[in-house]
Amino acid sequence: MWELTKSFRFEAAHALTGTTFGADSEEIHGHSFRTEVTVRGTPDPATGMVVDLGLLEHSMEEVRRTLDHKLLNKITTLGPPTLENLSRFIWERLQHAGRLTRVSVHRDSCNESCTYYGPQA
Ligand SMILES: Nc1nc2c(c(=O)[nH]1)N=C([C@H](O)[C@H](O)COP(=O)(O)OP(=O)(O)OP(=O)(O)O)CN2
Ligand SMILES: [Zn+2]
Repeated sequence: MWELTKSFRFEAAHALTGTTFGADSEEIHGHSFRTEVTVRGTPDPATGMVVDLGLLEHSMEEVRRTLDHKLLNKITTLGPPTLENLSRFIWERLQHAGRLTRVSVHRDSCNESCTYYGPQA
């Protein structure tokens, strides 16, 4: 079994209520996010690939464009713009790209990250 991981970055704004971080979190402000997407499988003997990283990149670029330089609160299908919801949102948009193992969203400036392993069976 092999796992293949590819990353992308995006910059986005959000406002988050109900945290202990207080008033500053409730104002619209920006973060840099780094996302790691991991797919699992066995390489096709003919190609030597679990999945063509170019195809994965194409799908990741589509989801990156929906998030980069956006106000996350305006994306209604995201819900409250937390790391948890971002990782689920990205997973749902990349399901077709391969056998996903996990999607991790990192907010390095805050030393925070969240990993989604898909819906529970
Ligand atoms: N379970 C979660 N809890 C919290 C989340 C989350 O996504 N899931 N997010 C937050 C805050 O948004 C996060 O901690 C960042 O805080 P914020 O005030 O937005 O950022 P800083 O000013 O501290 O960060 P800089 O990027 O360094 O300016 C809280 N809880
Ligand atoms: Zn924030």
